[in-house]
Amino acid sequence: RTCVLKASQKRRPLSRLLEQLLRNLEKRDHHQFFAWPVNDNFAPNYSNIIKRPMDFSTIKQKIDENGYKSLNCFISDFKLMCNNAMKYNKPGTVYHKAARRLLHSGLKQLTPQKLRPLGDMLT
Ligand SMILES: COc1ccc(Br)cc1-c1nc(N)nc2[nH]cnc12
Repeated sequence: RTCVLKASQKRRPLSRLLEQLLRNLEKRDHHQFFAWPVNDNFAPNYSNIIKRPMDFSTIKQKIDENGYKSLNCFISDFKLMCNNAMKYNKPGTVYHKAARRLLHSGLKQLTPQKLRPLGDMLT
């Protein structure tokens, strides 16, 4: 009888790490502002102002497609997502404040100190 690994164990170590980090970041988005792409109907002229839109669902899809070659590429997309919101929305708005908070609290989870224990799993 062939031993069928659980789906999660078949995933590449990097994908498993990124999925775990993504879950950790998503739970900090209390208002779900970052769960889905920003829609121009909600945010007038968004696609003209923001050249590279990014959101958690797009990051998730990229993980599933092994689109991230490194942790740094994943972190860049997370920063891009937050910076887009701080570019399009004026300081003082709920979206600008949510993005700034998410960026800072999220990056604290992505420091070498926090990642080293997880990194050992990768080697
Ligand atoms: C998906 O975006 C939203 C969803 C629901 C609601 Br309410 C607002 C947004 C949203 N609105 C604006 N102006 N800027 C953003 N940056 C990231 N999210 C947003």
